[in-house]
Amino acid sequence: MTAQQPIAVLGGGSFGTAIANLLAENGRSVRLWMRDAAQAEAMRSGHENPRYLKGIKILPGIEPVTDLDSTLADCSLIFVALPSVALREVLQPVAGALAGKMLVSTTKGIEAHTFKRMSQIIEEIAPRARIGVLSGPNLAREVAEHALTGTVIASEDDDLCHQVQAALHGRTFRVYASRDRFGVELGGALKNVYAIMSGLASSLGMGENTKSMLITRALAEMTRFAVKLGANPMTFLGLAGVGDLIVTCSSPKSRNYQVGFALGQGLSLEEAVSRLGEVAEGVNTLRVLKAKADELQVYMPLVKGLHAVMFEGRRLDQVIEALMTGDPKTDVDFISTKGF
Ligand SMILES: NC(=O)c1ccc[n+]([C@@H]2O[C@H](COP(=O)([O-])OP(=O)(O)OC[C@H]3O[C@@H](n4cnc5c(N)ncnc54)[C@H](O)[C@@H]3O)[C@@H](O)[C@H]2O)c1
Ligand SMILES: O=P(O)(O)OC[C@H](O)CO
Repeated sequence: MTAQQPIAVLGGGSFGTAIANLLAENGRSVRLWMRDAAQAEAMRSGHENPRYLKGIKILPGIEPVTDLDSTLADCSLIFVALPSVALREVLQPVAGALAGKMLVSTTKGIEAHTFKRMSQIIEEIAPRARIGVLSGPNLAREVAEHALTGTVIASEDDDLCHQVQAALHGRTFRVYASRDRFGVELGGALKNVYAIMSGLASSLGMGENTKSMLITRALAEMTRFAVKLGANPMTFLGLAGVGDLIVTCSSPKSRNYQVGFALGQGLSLEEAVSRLGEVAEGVNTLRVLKAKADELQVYMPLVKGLHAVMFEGRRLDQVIEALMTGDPKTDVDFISTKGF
């Protein structure tokens, strides 16, 4: 990759726009690809993404585009910021153009029915691509407003990690490298489920003790699940694990948290999602995670309880009662303590 080569960002939503701005701030020219020509034109003329990131100025180095073929032909570093339901549909038809490219997924979801992670899908579509995952506590609006932020680029490909660090590192955005793509990607997807739960707890006026218990037991539960799949539990102690869990479970800016909050106010799931008007990956992740946990027989009482409330018509007070009166358990049971 030469210094002059543009970088592609696929997806004109809030995170794609925030990443594009970071790249442009670092002097890179950016092709921000979106499917909607009217949106691209609105962004070109108004220098803003009014639907997804209102009030944030889009820098001149960013060109909103709709021609995917030429975007891929011109760029070798490509950030994928599409919702999980759209990733396969967008990339499959251009599979031939992805060989040898560096594809970095920022998508925090899991495919329905297959339980595939997004970078696995990319690998399947483009076996000769170089693949990475960017994940961490990265609320798009805060990134765009220059809140001091850390993230993780995870890949077995060290050169890819270095190139992403060089492209994104800035005065307000620090990029840490990891070789654990699996754990980093799993952490980013799983935490969305617990953010829905935290939003729900918050809307019901639950106390700070309760919120802290929820987040900590969520970490235990998601780590237990990941370990069962063969992940390294240490990754869950990093930015892409506990870091992202904390921000998404604590912030009303999180869309997953907002869905939970709306449910607690009495909205139906359909009403909550439609009022949001943006992606809340945790809704689908909850469905596939519950099915996978049942299949693997992993103990996940929070997932089971939230699934019962959201999809099985159970009353929240009954679920809370069952959670609180369940058999006593051990605190940190998900990391081997052999040798301590
Ligand atoms: N927003 C954040 O704070 C944030 C931070 C980190 C990661 N992410 C992840 O990034 C992914 C994208 O989220 P977002 O926040 O940018 O979503 P968003 O709801 O803000 O925007 C989604 C974008 O995808 C586009 N889109 C939807 N279906 C499409 C299709 N079939 N083809 C092409 N484009 C399509 C929409 O038009 C829109 O531009 C999600 O997986 C999310 O979890 C989001
Ligand atoms: O707004 P959410 O809930 O999709 O969360 C955004 C990011 O994943 C936070 O790191």
